[in-house]
Amino acid sequence: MQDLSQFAVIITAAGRGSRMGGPPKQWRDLNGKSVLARSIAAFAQFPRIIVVLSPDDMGRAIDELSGPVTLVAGGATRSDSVRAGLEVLDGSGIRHVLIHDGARPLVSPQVIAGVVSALAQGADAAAPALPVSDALWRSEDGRVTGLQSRDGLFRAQTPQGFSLDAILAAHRAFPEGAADDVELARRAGHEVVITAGAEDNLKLTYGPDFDRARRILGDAMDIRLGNGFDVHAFEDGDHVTLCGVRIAHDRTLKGHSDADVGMHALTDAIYGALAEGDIGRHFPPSDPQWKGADSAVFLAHAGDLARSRGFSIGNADVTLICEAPKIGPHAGDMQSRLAEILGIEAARISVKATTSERLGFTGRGEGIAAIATATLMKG
Ligand SMILES: Nc1ccn([C@@H]2O[C@H](COP(=O)(O)OP(=O)(O)OP(=O)(O)O)[C@@H](O)[C@H]2O)c(=O)n1
Ligand SMILES: C[C@](O)(CO)[C@H](O)COP(=O)(O)O
Repeated sequence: MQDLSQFAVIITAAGRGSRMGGPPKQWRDLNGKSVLARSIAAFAQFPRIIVVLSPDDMGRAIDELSGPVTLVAGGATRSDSVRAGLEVLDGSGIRHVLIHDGARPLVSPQVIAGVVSALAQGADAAAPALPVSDALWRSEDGRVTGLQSRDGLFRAQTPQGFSLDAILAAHRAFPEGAADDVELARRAGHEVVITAGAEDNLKLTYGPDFDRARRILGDAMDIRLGNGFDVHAFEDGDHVTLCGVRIAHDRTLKGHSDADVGMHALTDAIYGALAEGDIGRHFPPSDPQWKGADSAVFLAHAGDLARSRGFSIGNADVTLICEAPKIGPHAGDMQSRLAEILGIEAARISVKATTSERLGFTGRGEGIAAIATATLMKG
């Protein structure tokens, strides 16, 4: 990957989606994540991301968008919105800027890399496009009246990349704007290099585009399921730690770490979904540094490993099996703590408990068992 320290990204998302109709398309759900969140995530490796929004959407953006993005109020046209984003970068020392439609959530790393690489090699401007492959007709009143040559015709996409100084000067020189930034750069006399576009990098413009995007994501979706099971025996003590919550009890759980049986089962479920073995592989019990360790370290590691592989945690379900202590009064705190460690909403985590009807080792009060399931999603 190129050095991106000199790059910023502007994501335009201030439009109202009038051709699509209904609520603004960038805020709609696309297979479990908003269109805009997907567009932003595609540029996660860039150090500076500016998201241009309608002033009406600022409140929801603060609630719904995560990560280090700068929110800027856009204008009445796409060009006005881009200009607002560019003005924020003036004097920032940034050299190159990529300008991307928030309504193109399926842009691939390859398409982005093509633009970055053209700029890094010295181009003032570069943008992805696809050659027109269908025959082109002229028509009148629903009848074909002639053939239009497709030679040299391309379908424009984003991100469109520029030297920051060049595109800011072009916007200032032509405040009337244009359909896209390539047109303004050309008007200002810059040559624009065409890089490889992709069919999947569609702009959501009309209703059926959503169906197509869902199909593309469905094909690319990678869903993993993992399970985990753990048992710890009781020994003399005055508390147990379960799913990160300390509960006063007349026994404690025996273990090399803090013996948090619920968190261990969940950690193993995530490792299992990644085909990454279990806690013992990542944190060997023979290693003295994990003696008495807070099991949050293990769970956070499993969550980070999933994220580094491009997965998000869809949901997790933990069941604690014991006669005592009573779990119900603490289940909400456990849910919040697990969600906090994994960096996901609490609504994606369930913690529940059951007894084993006084049967077996849990029934005799010799220890606590836990089972957990986790789903991971990519795409
Ligand atoms: N005043 C505007 C208009 C558009 N955009 C953004 O520019 C991108 C491409 O525009 P388009 O598909 O035309 O979006 P809309 O303007 O929302 O759609 P429509 O033209 O159908 O109203 C979108 O991400 C849109 O949010 C913007 O930031 N500010
Ligand atoms: C920038 C763009 O996506 C290039 O294809 C396009 O110009 C955006 O708006 P449009 O109104 O749908 O042309």
